[in-house]
Amino acid sequence: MPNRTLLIAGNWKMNNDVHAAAKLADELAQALPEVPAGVEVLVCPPTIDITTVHDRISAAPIALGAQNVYWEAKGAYTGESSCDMLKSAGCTYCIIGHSERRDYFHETDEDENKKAKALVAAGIVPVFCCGEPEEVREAGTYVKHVTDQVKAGLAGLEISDAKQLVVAYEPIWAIGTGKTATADDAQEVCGAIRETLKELFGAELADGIRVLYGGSAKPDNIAELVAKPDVDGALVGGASLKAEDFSAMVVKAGE
Ligand SMILES: O=C[C@H](O)COP(=O)(O)O
Repeated sequence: MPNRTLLIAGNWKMNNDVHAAAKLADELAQALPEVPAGVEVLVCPPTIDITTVHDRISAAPIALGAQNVYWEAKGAYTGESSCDMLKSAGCTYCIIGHSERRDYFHETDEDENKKAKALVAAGIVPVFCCGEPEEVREAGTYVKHVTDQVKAGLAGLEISDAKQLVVAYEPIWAIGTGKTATADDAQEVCGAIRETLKELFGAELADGIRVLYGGSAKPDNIAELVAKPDVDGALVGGASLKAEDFSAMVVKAGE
């Protein structure tokens, strides 16, 4: 099996004002003065907290990411942040295509495709999210639904190194619900995503691209998830807001 570094990524979503963000970042830096070999750690705070968190974690082995980006370089786009702005604030990753962006802000596959291309061009790693709603899971067409999202969102993306891209499979019915997909469910779809990545980028690159699972991942289930051959870590929502839980996940992933 290719030697992929696991990625445990925290998505703080719209939680934590600058004071709470500073406190959580300090707690994480204290809890994770080092991380286990073979594991990488990432936190993605709200945009307004990025600079604060950057300053607090800069001495710790914790990477910084954003939760959103706009693909244009600059100009009259009220409320948006460009790739260069994120980069100048210390971000090396950016989540795109999260189901909450797609559902609440009507983002399309085309939008995610533009974001992915702009991020890679700027040297920021997109964490491209995909996943099916409950009715698609029940209809049994979830693998096609997810792989179609991957094909549309990453079409024409040019990467020369597997480290330039991360994909996160997040079944929508498992997000914030406590209903975790089983490790076998996660492997089934993450494996299918890897096959799609092979079609898009070739086998060698696809073998090195990290494919994460997200959806009620927590200290109790992380070991089982990352034991699966195509699950290379987790995109963690709720459990990333408690330093104790998040750091426990990092440790357990490395065991
Ligand atoms: O981006 C993270 C996911 O949406 C998972 O959230 P959750 O761990 O709270 O279920």
